[in-house]
Amino acid sequence: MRTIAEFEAAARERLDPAHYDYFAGGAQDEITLRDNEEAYKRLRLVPRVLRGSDKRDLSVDLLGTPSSMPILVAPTAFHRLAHPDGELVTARAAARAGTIMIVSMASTTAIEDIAAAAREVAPDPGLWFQLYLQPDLEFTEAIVRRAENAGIKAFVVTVDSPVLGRRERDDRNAFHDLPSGLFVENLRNIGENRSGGNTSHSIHAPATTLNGGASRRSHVREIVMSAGLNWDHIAWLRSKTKLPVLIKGLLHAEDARLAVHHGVAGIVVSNHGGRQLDTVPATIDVLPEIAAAVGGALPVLLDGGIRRGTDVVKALALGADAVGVGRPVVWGLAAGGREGVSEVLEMLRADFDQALALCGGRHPADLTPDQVRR
Ligand SMILES: Cc1cc2nc3c(=O)[nH]c(=O)nc-3n(C[C@H](O)[C@H](O)[C@H](O)COP(=O)(O)O)c2cc1C
Ligand SMILES: O=C(O)C(=O)c1ccccc1
Repeated sequence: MRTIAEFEAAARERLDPAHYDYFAGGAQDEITLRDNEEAYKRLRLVPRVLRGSDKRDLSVDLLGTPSSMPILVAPTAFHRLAHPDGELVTARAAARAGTIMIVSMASTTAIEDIAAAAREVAPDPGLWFQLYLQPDLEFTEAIVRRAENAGIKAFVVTVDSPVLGRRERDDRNAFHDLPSGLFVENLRNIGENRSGGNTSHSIHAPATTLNGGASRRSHVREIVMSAGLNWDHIAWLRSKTKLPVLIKGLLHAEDARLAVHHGVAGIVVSNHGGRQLDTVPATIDVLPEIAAAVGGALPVLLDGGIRRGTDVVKALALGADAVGVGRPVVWGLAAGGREGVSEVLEMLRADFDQALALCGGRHPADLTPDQVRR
């Protein structure tokens, strides 16, 4: 296969239509979903000449985690809907590519097993862990400890989901629960100690209430979206871990300034792949103002709509230190398992390398904003 679009077509043929819709879909009219990709098509690249090199170095270091390229695996839920071995396969492919995988808290494989699979391939894999902070902070802390013990290197707190976006495809398909046998494994066995019905957002850990110890089914509804989250909760998490804490899902320059002010380690400019608030801007369109607001104070990552090497070049030129890919990885997984994910990542690497060369760059950091125009 030659393009991400071909992988998507192959994945679509293999997937249950409701599961394809879950992966592919966005919120409401899917205006932002489409715009994430369309926005790149509106931008033009202006190459520099006579300053390239036969040897290019695509590697980057992100908050102490080395990555062989500035293209990361964005956190996406439920990989076992796409392939029987789910996240184990994705983790091996990411480790083989030498890139960072941001594991979703809503993975259908336990973080310990994901880390073990990555270690089969690379001794020190770059795994980060995405968190939805739960109203019960003691419960959240237990997940944090689990992920730390598994050897993850950073936490990425998703902040664009005070409530879940309305995905009309899922409503139409009545897709609201995982099929039997699949679970949100990172919440299993922690749920037994969860204090029932606590929806306050105290930044102090509430007392644990044991609730019987019956094994809890951990499906999608067990992840609570927390509309009451604020910067104090980010400070709380920072106080609970020595690992870098990034926040994912901001689009406003003022929030980027606040992120710097509150001492987060990095930010991910994201609209959740158009799955949360519809009609927000494409991420690439807000990147310049966010990069300006941050002024190099911390690493800026971006995701949403990256399908080509030229998309990566545009994002890096406009101020991103790295990009994430969500759906393309899922399409590789569904279409071809580990080989499929590897092919997707290597296709993006080769495409980015070629576009970088054509732009006169040797290293991701060589790309500059004057090389992109509307
Ligand atoms: C099927 C699916 C599941 C996702 N699950 C999560 C998740 O569990 N946590 C999260 O922070 N973001 C999640 N996202 C958002 C991605 O991390 C990322 O922001 C988005 O997919 C990037 O856009 P792209 O798919 O166009 O590359 C999900 C996205 C998709 C498509
Ligand atoms: O589907 C998603 O985009 C997502 O982020 C999510 C949220 C809760 C449970 C599973 C996935």
